[in-house]
Amino acid sequence: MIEFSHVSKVYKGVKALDDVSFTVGAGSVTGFLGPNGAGKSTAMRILVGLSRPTSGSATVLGRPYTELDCPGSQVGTLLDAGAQHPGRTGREILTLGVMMLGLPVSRVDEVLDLVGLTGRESRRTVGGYSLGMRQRLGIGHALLGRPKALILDEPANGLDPQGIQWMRELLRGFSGSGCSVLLSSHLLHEVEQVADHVVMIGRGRVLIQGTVDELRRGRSLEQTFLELTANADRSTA
Ligand SMILES: Nc1ncnc2c1ncn2[C@@H]1O[C@H](COP(=O)(O)OP(=O)(O)OP(=O)(O)O)[C@@H](O)[C@H]1O
Repeated sequence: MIEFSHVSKVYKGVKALDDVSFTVGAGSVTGFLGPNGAGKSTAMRILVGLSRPTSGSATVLGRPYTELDCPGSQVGTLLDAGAQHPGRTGREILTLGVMMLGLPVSRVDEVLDLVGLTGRESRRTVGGYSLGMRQRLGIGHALLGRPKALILDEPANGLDPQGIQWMRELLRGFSGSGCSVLLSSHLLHEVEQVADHVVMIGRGRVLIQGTVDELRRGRSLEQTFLELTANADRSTA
């Protein structure tokens, strides 16, 4: 379970989040949608303790992230696939991850297999990886500890159609075993395929939330999104 309760965040006069509340239940994949600058990354950073809310609280698995026992193995995060060290190989990055989490080194090969990186690719330095390969590595890193919650910022960026299909099945399997997944994306069609719930934000405020079917209102999620975000822009202009 992931929960945002009345979270606001102000950066030097810029209100990045304004009274945001929503929950991601166990077994749910929740798509977190909003135009550029809506506040998605800010919310995810607050959730994993990288930024403090100005007011309100965010919890994962019932507690603030930083108060969990070994949060890295209970919660998998991918906030910026480009943040991996370009001079390390994929295998080295995963090996450091298992050492930090106190897991057996055999977990590295299991995860490489899970995310579809070959042994040869795993021995190449990340600086030479495509964006899709970095995303796969980042998702693998998030999965090392067999977490009960996953927080993924734009994980489908750079994935080819096969990669997107793979990720969809991975997340469905993950949520099917009772885990909570919060997933931000600009790919509305993709979110429609994988998420059961959607939270849309604009200018830091929750515009609408509900099941994918509720939000479609007989149309595509994209139409609902464009209409709501245009209205949010008008009301704050
Ligand atoms: N460290 C910061 N200092 C000042 N303002 C910030 C900071 N981080 C984010 N903001 C502002 O907060 C607002 C929300 O930004 P955020 O990055 O959370 O949006 P986003 O929905 O993730 O956008 P995108 O889809 O473009 O990644 C923006 O107005 C942004 O300029």
